[in-house]
Amino acid sequence: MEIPVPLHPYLDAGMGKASATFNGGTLVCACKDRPVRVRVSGGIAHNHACGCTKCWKPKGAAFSIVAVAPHDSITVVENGDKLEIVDPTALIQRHACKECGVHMYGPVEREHPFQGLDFIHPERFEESGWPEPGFAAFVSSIIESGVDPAKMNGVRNHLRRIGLEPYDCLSPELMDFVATWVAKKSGALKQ
Ligand SMILES: N[C@@H](CCC(=O)N[C@@H](CSCO)C(=O)NCC(=O)O)C(=O)O
Ligand SMILES: [Zn+2]
Ligand SMILES: [Zn+2]
Repeated sequence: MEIPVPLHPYLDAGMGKASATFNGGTLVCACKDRPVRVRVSGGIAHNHACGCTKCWKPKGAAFSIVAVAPHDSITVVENGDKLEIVDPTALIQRHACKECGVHMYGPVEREHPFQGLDFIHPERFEESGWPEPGFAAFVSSIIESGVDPAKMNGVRNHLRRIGLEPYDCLSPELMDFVATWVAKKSGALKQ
């Protein structure tokens, strides 16, 4: 199966095996010396491939693998002094390791449909068994990272072949969730 551009090592290798009993684990950065370790004390949700320029991806990958976990389930357990916020003005407060650049967790603190959730990269779990990504988000955004627009048909077809429906924003389910939150806040829908 020809891959038009390297999507992500995990996707290109055929993904992992999810375990029904996965209930969290420890995320580790890429440093050999004093790695940052972040404990996630429960399950994760909405795992997806993201083509946006903001999410951390391994070198050469067009997509990140990103999911959410409740903020209450996240604890920095080792070497938190190495963390810095990538962009304090962003919605997602991505905490990255200053040395290796891996994003360890990204809370959404401001009033928003995703408030109380932290964005994490499951591939950094020491443990296996985390849920596989369910869709591909912000696919057109990979052009912003330099992917040739002429390759986009091939990229979308390949994503479909591996079972990840491509969207240029989030999935319809998440977009509906966001719109419902906005409509309830404005009063267009009843609380
Ligand atoms: N075209 C832009 C899109 C960036 C973007 O909006 N990213 C989304 C998805 S991140 C995980 O799914 C987002 O919600 N960003 C909020 C934030 O970054 O704080 C680009 O590619 O840069
Ligand atoms: Zn590191
Ligand atoms: Zn993203």
